[in-house]
Order: sequence, then C-alpha cells, then structure tokens
Amino acid sequence: MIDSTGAQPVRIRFDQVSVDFPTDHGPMRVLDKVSFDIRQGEFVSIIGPSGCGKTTMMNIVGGFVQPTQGQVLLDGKPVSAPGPDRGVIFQEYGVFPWLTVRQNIEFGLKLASSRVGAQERAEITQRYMGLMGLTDFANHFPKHLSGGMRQRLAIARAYAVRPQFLLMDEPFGALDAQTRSAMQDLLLQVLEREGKTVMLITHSVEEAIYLSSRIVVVTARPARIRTIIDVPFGYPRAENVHEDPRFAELRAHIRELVMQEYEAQARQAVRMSD
Ligand SMILES: Nc1ncnc2c1ncn2[C@@H]1O[C@H](COP(=O)(O)OP(=O)(O)OP(=O)(O)O)[C@@H](O)[C@H]1O
Repeated sequence: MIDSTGAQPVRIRFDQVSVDFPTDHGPMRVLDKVSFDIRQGEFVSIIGPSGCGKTTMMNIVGGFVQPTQGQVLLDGKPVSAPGPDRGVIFQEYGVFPWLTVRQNIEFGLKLASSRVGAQERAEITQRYMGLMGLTDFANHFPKHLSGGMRQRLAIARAYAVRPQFLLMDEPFGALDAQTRSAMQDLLLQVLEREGKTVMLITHSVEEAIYLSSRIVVVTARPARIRTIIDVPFGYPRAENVHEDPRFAELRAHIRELVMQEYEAQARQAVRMSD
C-alpha cells in the first residue's frame, strides 16, 4: 500500500510521546513529546547519550512500557502489548539457559506461530543456525557458548520468526569488531530478502550510517528529537560505503551532535549536585 504522495505507508508512529518514571524525588521525565514516523521498509537508528531514554522508546514499541502521554501507533493502532509481529533483540542475551541452541530457536518459532509445523520448524532452525555459524553447537547449552555466540543465538531466534518489525537494542554491542561487521552485513542481507521495518538503538555512529536509511539523534534526558538525518546511501548498501567522503562528513556531524548532548548531560548532572 502506497499513499497518494508515492511514499511507503507509515508503520510505526511516535505521536507526542512522553514518559515519566517514578523516583524517590518524584516523577522523572525520560521522553518528552517525541514524534516521528518509521515507514514500511525503513531502517531507522536512534542515537543519543547513554541513559537518555532510547531503550524506553523501544520498550514502548515492543509493548513493554506504556507512555505517560501520547501514543505509539503500529499500523495506525495504539500498541497495547507485545506480539509476534515484533522481533525484539535486547542488549542482554535473550536466550533460555535451560534449552540448547537448537531448542532455543525452535521454541521461538513455536511461540510466534502455531501454524509452522515441526518439519518446517526444524528446517528454519537449521537454516538460521547455519547463517549464524552455530550448526556445530546445535546441542550445546548457552552456558557453554561464548558471549558473542549467545548474542548470535538471540539474533538467530529473532530472525527465524521473520517478524515484520525488528526492534534491536545494541544487538552487536557485545561482539568483537570482526563478528560485529559480519553480523551487520548479514542483517543487511536478511533485510534485502525479507524487507522488514527496523528500529535500531546503537552507540556506534559508523554502524548507524552503514545500516540505516534515517538516523534519529535524540537529546540528553529527557530524550527529545534533536534532528533526523537522511542517510544518502541506498540499498543494497555498498560494502565500501565507508570510503565515500560523505560517510566521513556525516560521521563527523553526528559525532559532534552526540558530543554536544553528552556535554548537556554533564552540565545537568553538575546542576543537580549543586
Ligand atoms: N522501568 C523503569 N522504572 C524507572 N526508571 C527507569 C525504568 N526504565 C528506565 N528507567 C530510567 O530511565 C532512564 C532512561 O533509561 P533508558 O534505558 O531508556 O536509556 P538509554 O538511552 O537506553 O540508555 P543506554 O544508552 O545506557 O542503554 C534511566 O535513567 C533509567 O534508569
């Protein structure tokens, strides 16, 4: 479905979303009147200082946190609960320690859809174990995997379900540089094939530019939209896009914005301690 302007339809809409969390000193505002849209097939990264409210934004889309004011709409309907249409990958490894690698992926599929039969589940599981380099560890339990492998298992489980939306909170943060780069390329391949709508939280400006179609820079807490940047590179994304002079310019620009927000956060902390 394409609207009259020829643009893809809006899938995720933040509409004046504010969140206050209770603290011992009264409510703490974490998000303040955040509004932006994510359209079908877009890859939107959120970048901003640590602790500013990015995970909270993702938790609202995931259905884990309710806004204090405003709403998040998924295909025009307010989000009220988690659902299998959204594949969520958390910072912490979201794997079940009492299940093997194979069982973890199969269980994710079982939860998401009762329509996938046992045979198909086994095939999908085999495929994603292969993609993530986990085939040799199919019968291992997570405690016998390295941190990076556990994270790859969490990613395999989310991808295997083929959700319409991928919500990723620093999914590659715990990986070494080489694995991280391989996982970024694999994500681009999966998206090329399956055409998902993605929201990614990352601290890496390079990762945001390499993967995204747009980057939302948010302010120090409470998170507000500082600016939204269109990434000038199309898909399939060239692996050597890092060498494009526009990449370096964009990186410098976004780093500057994020540094300014860290400085604002530091000034806030000084004021609070006065
Ligand atoms: N359920 C909650 N109850 C109370 N406070 C919370 C809750 N969830 C988050 N917070 C607080 O809200 C603020 C924003 O947290 P959030 O995790 O959204 O930030 P973030 O930008 O994702 O941080 P980071 O980049 O370090 O992961 C933090 O001060 C956090 O302690």
